[in-house]
Amino acid sequence: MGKDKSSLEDLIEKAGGCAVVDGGFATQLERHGAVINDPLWSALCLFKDPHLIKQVHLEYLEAGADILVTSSYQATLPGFLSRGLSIEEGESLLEKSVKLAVEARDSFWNSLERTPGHCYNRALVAASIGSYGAYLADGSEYSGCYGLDVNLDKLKDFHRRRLQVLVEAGPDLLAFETIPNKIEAQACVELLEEENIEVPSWICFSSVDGENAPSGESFKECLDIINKSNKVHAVGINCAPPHFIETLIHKFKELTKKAIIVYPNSGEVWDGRAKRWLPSKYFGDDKFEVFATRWRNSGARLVGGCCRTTPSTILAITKVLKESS
Ligand SMILES: C[S+](C)CC[C@H](N)C(=O)O
Ligand SMILES: N[C@@H](CCS)C(=O)O
Ligand SMILES: [Zn+2]
Repeated sequence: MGKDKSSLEDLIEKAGGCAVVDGGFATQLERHGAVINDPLWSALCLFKDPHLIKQVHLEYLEAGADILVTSSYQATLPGFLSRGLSIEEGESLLEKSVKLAVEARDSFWNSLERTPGHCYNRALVAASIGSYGAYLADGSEYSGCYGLDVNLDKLKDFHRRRLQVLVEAGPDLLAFETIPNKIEAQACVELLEEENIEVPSWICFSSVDGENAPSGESFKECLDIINKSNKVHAVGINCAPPHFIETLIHKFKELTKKAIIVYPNSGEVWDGRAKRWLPSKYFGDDKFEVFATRWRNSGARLVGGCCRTTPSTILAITKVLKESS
C-alpha cells in the first residue's frame, strides 16, 4: 500500500472505523419483479431492466450503504457473446454497470445538499468481479470444482479483459467476489500486478464449512498469496452463512494485516442445479443487527450483506454501527 491513505481507508475512517457495504443486489432486483433465472443471472438486467439497477442502488444508498457493489457479478464477455451480443456490446454493458452505480451515487449525494445535518458518507462504487464459477452458472462458486482443464492461465484469460473494461469505466474500488479456491485468488492477484491496476481492490471468498475455502484449501494458503500484493486492500468473506463469520474474522486476523471485509448471505443455501435458494438456516434483519456489532468488535472494517439480504438488512446494520461509532 502506498503512503497516502486510499479512498477505501478514508471511507472506513469517515464511517467511524467500520464502513457499510450494500446488501443482496440480485435479491432486491427480484423483489422488484426482475426474472433472473438465467445463466447471466442479475447481468440480464443490464440490457432488460437497467432502470431497476439504478433503483436498487438508490435503495441501498438510502439504507445507509457506504459502498455500492455494481451489477457486473455475472456479467462477462463470453457470457454476453453466447447470447449473440458483439464484443463491443458486451464491453459497453460492463461499462454501463459502473456508470449506473456512479449515477445513482452522484444523484443521491447531490440530493443530500438539501438535507443539512445528514449522516451519510459519499458512497464509493465497487465494480463487482464474480468468480469463474459464477460465470459457469453451475453453483461452482460454492464448490471451487472448476475441472482439470482450468489452470492459472485460463483463469487469468477469463478475468483479464473484463477487469480492463471495468477499470476504464472509473469505479472507486474493485470487488472480487465468491472466490472459491486458491488458484483463482492467485489469478486475481497476478492480474492486478500484470495490468498495474491502481484502483484499490478487495478479494472475498465464499465458505461452506466455516473453516476453509469451498475447495477445501485452507485460508492460510489463500491469504499467503494475497498478502504478497499491495494491490489488494481488503480480504474477507461474502455469500457464506452469517453464523460462520465471527470465527472466520478471528482466523483472518491471524492470517493477514489487511482490512477485513464480511458480507454474508442470509444463511440460505444456493442450489446451483435448480437455481433456487434452499431454506437452511435463515437469519433475519434482527440477527444481522446483533451480528454486525460483533463482527465490527471482532475486527471487521467493512460489513454488509450478500444474497437474500435487502435494504432493510442494511438499514439495520447502518443503525447499529453508526449509533455506536
Ligand atoms: C451468487 S449465486 C446465487 C449467483 C448465481 C449462480 N452463479 C448461478 O448462475 O447459478
Ligand atoms: N454482488 C452480487 C453477489 C452475489 S454472491 C449480487 O448481489 O448480485
Ligand atoms: Zn451472494
